[in-house]
Amino acid sequence: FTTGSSRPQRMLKAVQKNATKGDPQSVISAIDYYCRHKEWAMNVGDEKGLILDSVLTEVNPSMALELGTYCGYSSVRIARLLSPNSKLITVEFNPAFAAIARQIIAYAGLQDKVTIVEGPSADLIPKMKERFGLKSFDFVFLDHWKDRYVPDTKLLEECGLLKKGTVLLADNVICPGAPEYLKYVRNNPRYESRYYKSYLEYTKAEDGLEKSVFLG
Ligand SMILES: Nc1ncnc2c1ncn2[C@@H]1O[C@H](Cn2cc(CNC(=O)c3cc([N+](=O)[O-])cc(O)c3O)nn2)[C@@H](O)[C@H]1O
Ligand SMILES: [Mg+2]
Repeated sequence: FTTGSSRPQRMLKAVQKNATKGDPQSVISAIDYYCRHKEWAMNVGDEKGLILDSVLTEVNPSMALELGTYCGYSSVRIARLLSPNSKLITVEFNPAFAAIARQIIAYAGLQDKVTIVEGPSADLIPKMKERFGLKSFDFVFLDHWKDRYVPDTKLLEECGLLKKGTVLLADNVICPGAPEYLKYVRNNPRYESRYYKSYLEYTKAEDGLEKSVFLG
């Protein structure tokens, strides 16, 4: 029953119809197929997704953070590559989107590795240590509102949630663009930054990911 449905609800339907329960790769492929051929959506997508995969494999994080869950596409991409006792915490502001993401992550069979926290990143970041008893994150994926990239990075620093070697990976630094963030991490002695050129999801427009290693 799709009239009056939202794009995330239609994406969930496409997963339930075309993916295999408990098979994360089939969930990723079902979403990429749907968004490329039926209805565009702001998932990191398959091309930038391969860069995300390779950075994740290199970092092999024990504790990962994602800002901006949306429908859970990148949560599935990240969680499927985590080693057994590693966890992903993903922050989502919009309860309707969080509800869809929870179902997509569960369909992939990754619910035990992913914790979705609902609310604005600015409020949730300062509560991370006490809520999850964690010391710091090894990996942070930024994919939420682009004007929150800098303030939330500064907040992560101030809350002692970054340690020497923590890797920040930011989506959309070209399109829609995060110019302030690029300035911040590229001219900052506390970060070693590198740009991975790619394409805006499901399009031929340029976009890319910025990888920044926190030097402590
Ligand atoms: N401060 C925040 N705290 C928690 N959740 C947030 C916050 N800002 C946005 N979100 C959530 O991220 C999700 C997805 N989202 C991401 C953005 C920002 N990203 C983009 O706008 C975007 C836009 C394009 N695009 O226009 O081509 C492509 C992309 O890959 C993008 O990430 N806006 N909503 C939404 O569910 C929203 O509630
Ligand atoms: Mg994005």
